[in-house]
Amino acid sequence: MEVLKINDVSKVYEGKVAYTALKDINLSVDKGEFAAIMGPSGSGKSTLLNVISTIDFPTSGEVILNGQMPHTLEKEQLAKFRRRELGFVFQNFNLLDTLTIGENIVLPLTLDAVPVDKMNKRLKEAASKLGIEKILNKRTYEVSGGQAQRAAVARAIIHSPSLLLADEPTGNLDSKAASDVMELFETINQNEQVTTLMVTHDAQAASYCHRVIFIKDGQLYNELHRGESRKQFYQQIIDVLSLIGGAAK
Ligand SMILES: Nc1ncnc2c1ncn2[C@@H]1O[C@H](COP(=O)(O)OP(=O)(O)OP(=O)(O)O)[C@@H](O)[C@H]1O
Repeated sequence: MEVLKINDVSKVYEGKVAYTALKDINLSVDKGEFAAIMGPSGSGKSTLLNVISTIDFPTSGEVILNGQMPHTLEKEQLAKFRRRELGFVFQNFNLLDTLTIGENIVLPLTLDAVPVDKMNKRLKEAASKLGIEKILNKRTYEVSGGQAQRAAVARAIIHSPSLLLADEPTGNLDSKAASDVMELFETINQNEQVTTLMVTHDAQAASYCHRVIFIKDGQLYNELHRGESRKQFYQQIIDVLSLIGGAAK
């Protein structure tokens, strides 16, 4: 079953000179898939992620997410759709310093006015999945980097989103921390069947995915599917990047 379907999506940035950032993109992501989008700088990755996350609108074409077309919704409905159907993990994890870890994690539920007892139940479940039950009352500056990452992932999945989106989740991390985060995504994807789509420059990070979609100059270039070996997949990713000029790591 498809969670995300993109039909002929193009995005033109209007300006003194109009710029076509995405051209006729067709893409679908199945339920439970773990996929990455890669491509050289300026190839349109962020534009595509912004269109999928409904932060931006396509100039033409359709985005169908969990059977709905979010870009056709009114502003309030769209905000609700985004809160309910999508989870986000950002490069710097974006936890709020004024809240405890627990308060950060339940934020998507708070915004959606979920009753407190239900919220606490969900918090317990998410915290136990990610092994962070003991730090829920701590502040963000009292926990380790790894714990903060786990909290950010817990927040992104607490409302069981249809699609988890991650933007350069390993961008600011050293290679050990980066593999920890990717293992976390892998576990969440396997155990909870959370459909995950991330944008990354990092071939090591991408090698944890089932599929890597490459874009170049706003168009789909090709895609790779992972076989048995992650090492081999990593090498295949590096090979494509060296052809199209993505920053290899
Ligand atoms: N708001 C905007 N107005 C005009 N042009 C834009 C705008 N945003 C992005 N672009 C252009 O669209 C192209 C694609 O940008 P995008 O940010 O999607 O690339 P990217 O693949 O995410 O790059 P990077 O890896 O460097 O983050 C670039 O050439 C960029 O200059």
